[in-house]
Amino acid sequence: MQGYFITGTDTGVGKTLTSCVFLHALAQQGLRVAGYKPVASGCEQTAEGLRNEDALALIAHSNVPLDYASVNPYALAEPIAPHWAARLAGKDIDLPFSLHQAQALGDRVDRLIVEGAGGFLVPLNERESFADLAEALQLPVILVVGLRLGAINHALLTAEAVLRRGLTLAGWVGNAAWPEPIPAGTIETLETRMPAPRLATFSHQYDPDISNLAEALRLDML
Ligand SMILES: Nc1ncnc2c1ncn2[C@@H]1O[C@H](COP(=O)(O)OP(=O)(O)OP(=O)(O)O)[C@@H](O)[C@H]1O
Ligand SMILES: C[C@H](N)[C@H](N)CCCCCC(=O)O
Ligand SMILES: [Mg+2]
Repeated sequence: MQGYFITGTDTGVGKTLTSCVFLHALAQQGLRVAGYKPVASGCEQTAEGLRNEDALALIAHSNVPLDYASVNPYALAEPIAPHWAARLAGKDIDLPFSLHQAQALGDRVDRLIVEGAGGFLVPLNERESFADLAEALQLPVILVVGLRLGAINHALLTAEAVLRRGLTLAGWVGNAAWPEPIPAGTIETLETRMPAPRLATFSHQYDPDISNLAEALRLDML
């Protein structure tokens, strides 16, 4: 299986946006691509069952036919930490099952884009976290850095956690998820201290255009 595990410095920093940009950019290279959201907390009840907007966005930017459950096997109603949302739903998130589903999807495509939930150490269940899933997947990690004050510390902590597990930090993406100006020195400092290349910087946009953003993504640096 080839692909990337997309993590972030926090929830709401632009992991889904960046995952869609990766899917688009890789598809433009003629590759078969699929997104995978193993666990989604915060779902709408629909006639077809619980649906999460991240998983639906990943499906929309994939270029192979995908059924919802294969992209998002754990769809949890509550918009809270996934292990707690699972507990409230009377479910237990099983890492080997999540891994097996990833492999099944990964076998169908050239690149699988796996989006975590929240940051790298967010728990999956009472024992394990998304970091354990990333480790089991053995995919290179991309870190999405939400460009606000505090990002330097969050980014460096996450990079350290990724490397400590023996995983490859393939690159990072700076994303201005909020309308406030990017604090002076944030990008420059991360440029010198992050142990991986910056693949893109996305400015804050009224209505982000995935294909425009994909043009700015330096896949050649991976
Ligand atoms: N560069 C940007 N310009 C404008 N809006 C943005 C930008 N990046 C992200 N957003 C918006 O910010 C919100 C959070 O982004 P996104 O959903 O990608 O975060 P996330 O890291 O995937 O969050 P989660 O942890 O919930 O999965 C979304 O509404 C998204 O459209
Ligand atoms: C609901 C939200 N949008 C995400 N899907 C889950 C974020 C979990 C964060 C947990 C934490 O670090 O406190
Ligand atoms: Mg998301």
